[in-house]
Amino acid sequence: MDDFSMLPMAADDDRLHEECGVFGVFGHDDAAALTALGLHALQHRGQEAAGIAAHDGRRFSIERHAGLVGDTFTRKAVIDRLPGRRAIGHNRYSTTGGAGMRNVQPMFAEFAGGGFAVAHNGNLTNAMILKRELQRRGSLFQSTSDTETIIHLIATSNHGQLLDRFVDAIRRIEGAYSLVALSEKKMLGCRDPLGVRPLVLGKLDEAWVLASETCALDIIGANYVRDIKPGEVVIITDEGIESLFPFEKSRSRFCIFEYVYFARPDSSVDGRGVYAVRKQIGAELARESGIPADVIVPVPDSGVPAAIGYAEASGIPFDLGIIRNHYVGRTFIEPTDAIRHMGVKLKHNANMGVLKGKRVVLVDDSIVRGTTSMKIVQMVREAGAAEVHMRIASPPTTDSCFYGVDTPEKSKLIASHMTIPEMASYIKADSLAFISIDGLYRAVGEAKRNGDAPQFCDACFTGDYPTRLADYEDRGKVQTLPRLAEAS
Ligand SMILES: O=P(O)(O)OC[C@H]1O[C@H](OP(=O)(O)OP(=O)(O)O)[C@H](O)[C@@H]1O
Ligand SMILES: NC(=O)CC[C@H](N)C(=O)O
Ligand code: SF4
Ligand SMILES: [Mg+2]
Repeated sequence: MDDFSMLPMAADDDRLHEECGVFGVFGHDDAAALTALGLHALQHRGQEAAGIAAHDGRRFSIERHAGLVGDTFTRKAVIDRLPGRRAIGHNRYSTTGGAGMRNVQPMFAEFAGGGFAVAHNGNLTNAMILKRELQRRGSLFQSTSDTETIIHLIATSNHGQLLDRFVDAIRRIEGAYSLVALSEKKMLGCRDPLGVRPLVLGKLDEAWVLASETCALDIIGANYVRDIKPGEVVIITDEGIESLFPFEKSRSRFCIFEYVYFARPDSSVDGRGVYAVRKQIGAELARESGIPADVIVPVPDSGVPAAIGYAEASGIPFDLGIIRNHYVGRTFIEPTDAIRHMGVKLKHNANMGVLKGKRVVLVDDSIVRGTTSMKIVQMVREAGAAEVHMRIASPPTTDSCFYGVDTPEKSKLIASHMTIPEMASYIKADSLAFISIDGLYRAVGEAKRNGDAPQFCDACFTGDYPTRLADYEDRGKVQTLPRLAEAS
C-alpha cells in the first residue's frame, strides 16, 4: 500500500474541513482556563481534538484529548492539572498524519536546554522530505504529523540558544504555519513568510495573548493589539515583547478563503472585518450575476452574510428558506451508504412557507464536490419553488489546498472537470454563477487581482500556489510507512 501519511489527507466525505486554531497566554494566573476559553471561540477551526500545555515556572503540564474543547476543558479537575501563568493551546483538524492521539497538539519535547511545546496551524509542504533526512540522521519520530518535523529541526540544529535553533528550524520548513510555542522562559509566536494563516496579538491586563482570530481575544475580554506580520517571530518574556524578521521580505499571501469561509464572521483580519467582507462578496455577486427573483435564501450557516449582501445590493428580500439543525455534529457518523446519502437532510431542511411558488436565489460560499448544492436545490424544488438559481460567493474551487485546509484531491473537486453550465445541470439548478476572481478581490478591498504578484493565496481557485510543493512533487518516490496503526 502506498503511504501518503505525510501528505495532506484527502477528505473522505463531502464537505470542506476546517483547519486548526492556536492560542497562547503569557503572564496570567488563569492562563490555562483562559486558553480553554480561547480554544472554545476557535472551535470552528478544528473539532477532532484539543490540547493545552502550561508552564508554572518550573515544569510543564500537558492535556490532550479527542473531541471538542467543551468535552474536557470545562472540567475544573483538568484545568487544575495545568498550573502556571503561561499556557498555549490547539484545536486540531488533521491535514498531515491521522487523527490519532499521537498527532494531537500541542506537541512537547524535552531538549537538552529544557522543555518546549508547540501548536501549529497550517501545513508544511516539505515535511516528508525533511522527515526522511532527519530519520537518516537518527531522529526518532513519535508521530506522523508534519508539525513534529519542527521539533526535530530544533533538536538537531547546530545553533546554541533555543531562539536561534527555532529560527534555524523555521528557515528550513516550507508551506503555511502560524505557530505558538512555549519554552522554559518564553512564549513564541510566528507566521510563515507569506502569512498564509492568521495570527493576532492581544493584551489582557498585563498578560500577552496570541490567537488565530480576534474572536478568541473577544471571548476573554483581551484587547486586540495587532496582527503578527508575515515572516515575523514575536518573543514574549517577563521583560516584555520583541520581534525578529528572519526572512527576506516577501509580499504577503494571506489565504483569501479565510475571508470567504473559514474565519468566524465576527473576527477581523488585517483590519478587515470578515462579516463585512462576506457581505461585500454577496453585493459583488449580485452586481455580476443578478437575476430577477422573489427571495434570496442563504445556505446556512456559511452562506448567510453573503446572502445578506446579495439581498441588500439587489433589493430582493432576504429570507430563511432553509433551516439548519445545529445539533448535527461535524463528525456525525452516518452508518450506511443509504443513510449517508441523506446527509444534507440531517443538517438542512426546507422552510416551505418561504419557498412555495417563489423564484429563489440560493447563496452559498463554495461548491466543493457539489453534494450540498445538489441536495439543497432538490430540496428547494420539492418545497415548491418556481425557479432555483444558485449563486456562489467564491470562484469555482478547481485545486486542492496544501496549506492547512483539508480539501478533497483535485479529481474530486467538481469544478476541476466540469464547466459552469455542466455543473449547473449536475446540481439541477435553473442557473449557476460564481463570483469572479476580480470580484472577490474587490470585496476584500483591492482594485483587482494582480496577476504578476497576487495579493492573496487563492490557489484553490487559480492553481497558482505561492510556494513550492516539494512533498507533493516527490510523492512518487520512496515513502515512509507508519509502523504504528493509527486512526485516520
Ligand atoms: O460542494 P460540497 O462538497 O457539498 O461542499 C460545499 C459545502 O461545504 C461547506 O459547508 P459545510 O457543510 O462544510 O459547513 P457549514 O455549515 O460551515 O457551511 C460549504 O459552506 C458548502 O456549503
Ligand atoms: N489544519 C491544521 O492547521 C493542521 C496542523 C497540522 N498540519 C496537523 O495536521 O496537525
Ligand atoms: S489554497 Fe485556498 S484554502 Fe488553501 S491557503 Fe490558499 S486560498 Fe486558502
Ligand atoms: Mg456550507
